[in-house]
Amino acid sequence: MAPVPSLPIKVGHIDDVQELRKAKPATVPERFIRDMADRPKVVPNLSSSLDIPIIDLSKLMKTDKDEVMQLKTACEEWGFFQVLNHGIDLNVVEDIEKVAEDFFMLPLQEKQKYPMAPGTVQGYGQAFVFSENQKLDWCNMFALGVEPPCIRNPKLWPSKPVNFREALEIYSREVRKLCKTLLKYIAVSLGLKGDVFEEMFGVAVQAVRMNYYPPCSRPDLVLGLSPHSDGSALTVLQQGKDSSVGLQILKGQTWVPVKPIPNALVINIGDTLEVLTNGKYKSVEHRAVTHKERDRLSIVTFYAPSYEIELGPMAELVDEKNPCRYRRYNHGEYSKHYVTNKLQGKRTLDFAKIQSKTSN
Ligand SMILES: COC(=O)C(/C=C/C1=C(C)CCCC1(C)C)=C/O[C@H]1C=C(C)C(=O)O1
Ligand SMILES: O=C(O)CCC(=O)C(=O)O
Ligand SMILES: [Fe+2]
Repeated sequence: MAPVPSLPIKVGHIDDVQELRKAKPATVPERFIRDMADRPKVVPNLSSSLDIPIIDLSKLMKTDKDEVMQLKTACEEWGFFQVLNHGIDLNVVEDIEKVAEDFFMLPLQEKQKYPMAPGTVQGYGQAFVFSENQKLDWCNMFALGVEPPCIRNPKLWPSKPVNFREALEIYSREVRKLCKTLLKYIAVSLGLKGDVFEEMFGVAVQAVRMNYYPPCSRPDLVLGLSPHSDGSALTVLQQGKDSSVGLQILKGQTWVPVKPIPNALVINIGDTLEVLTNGKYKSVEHRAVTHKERDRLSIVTFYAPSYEIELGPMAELVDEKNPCRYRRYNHGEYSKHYVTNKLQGKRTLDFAKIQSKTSN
């Protein structure tokens, strides 16, 4: 079942943050100002002793045991890692970044030819806004369904820049291969057969979201992107080459910044893998913050099972010590649930959680 909005919803006026920045660079409208508890702490530099793990895919592909162990630790303890030697040609990575940047730099009128209707997730605008009093993110988004063809809305694939469609097709093909490869080694790291996810997923759903965060005069008051975990199985995130730091992940009580590494891609475990692994590998809450002078671009691919698939914790990962923590459900229903709720940290996954007496 494909996600569709059911009721017409009133979201009020949503300022386009790039236009706001152009017209009134010092202004932050009330709707973007977060409650005290949700505001980010602005740290002057990145001298953090905590860095998300780095995985070398070329070593994984030789089934290097140490690298498989590193992958296991990364998935268990972080839910995030950066992948080096990912095998995607640098030109492909550069081309998608260029077309994404060129798209966001088009006049508003041109971008608005591809509007994201309220309550939907494809097109240009702000997703996950469902009420007039909901706080807004300091971000412009452009999101498209890519695979399978039935989730595509060709009217939303832009004609400008002229090479956008071609660059996205090529990039998506490569990222799809990468996701399959990573899922193979994730399975191996769990002691499972390498093709278990590929076999289970059917024709996987793949979508792309491009996020553009212009500079903000008050990065201490706003969020670029609200805290959330991803509904996918796996997410591949490319940070723009000249982008400022912005992605942060929640480790314990601390928001840890993810330092951009040249030519690396950031990978994170989504809600679907958390469920399938019975919580052994977790989808970790993350958010984006903004910068006073610098902008930021991210290109994010969500890779998930077919909507037809029924899923729940895999039998191999459930035993007396690890009782079943999630119910079985249909992935199409979860997708619908995900896209019809605001981003709300890890709360979206309550959809599938079995509340035990001891869990909080
Ligand atoms: C703005 O969109 C998202 O953040 C998002 C949605 C992705 C999708 C599309 C853009 C087209 C239709 C399919 C899909 C819902 C995947 C996040 O994707 C996550 C959420 C779920 C569920 C998922 O599988 O990926
Ligand atoms: O821009 C970023 O780094 C975060 C993007 C993200 O988490 C998402 O699009 O789901
Ligand atoms: Fe995300």
